[in-house]
Amino acid sequence: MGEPILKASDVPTRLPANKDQSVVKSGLNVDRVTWNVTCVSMGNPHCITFGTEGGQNLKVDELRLAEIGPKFENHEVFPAQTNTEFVQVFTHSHLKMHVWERGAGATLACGTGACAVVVAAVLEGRAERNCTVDLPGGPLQIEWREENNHINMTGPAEVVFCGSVPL
Ligand SMILES: N[C@H](CCC[C@H](N)C(=O)O)C(=O)O
Repeated sequence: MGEPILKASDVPTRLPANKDQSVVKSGLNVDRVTWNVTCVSMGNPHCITFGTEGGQNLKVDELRLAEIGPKFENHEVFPAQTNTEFVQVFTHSHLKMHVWERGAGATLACGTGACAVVVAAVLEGRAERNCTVDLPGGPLQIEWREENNHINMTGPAEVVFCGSVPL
């Protein structure tokens, strides 16, 4: 999946960056609630959150994704809008995510999102570089390799829909 891009202006996000120009565990205000977010581009922008400031570990099944997703997607700090991943941590190598995709909404899976989630989890000290990430469509194995900074994604591909479009 290539290398993650962490420089705030390249993600792109207007959130204040750390000294190394990355946005890791920054506060993002959504409806007067502060969420801790990490921003990662995989060629497309991702905002990853493990929960609100001072809040409990997220329970992603309990989130009202359709209500909150668009508020992240269209937040003023994301000039190109953003994909958003809400993440629950089971162990240092087992995560669960729900995704709200830019321009699409809730989807069953998002490969770049799963990769961005593991990068964010490592940067926040929540997980190891090799994780199983559960998505609504099934699990993916993601490894962010230390030796070359590249991310490997392993998992099945499933047909979920067939259709035709008259042109
Ligand atoms: N579904 C794709 C990513 C699409 C992200 C798209 N919503 C964007 O904003 O670029 C994936 O599995 O990697």
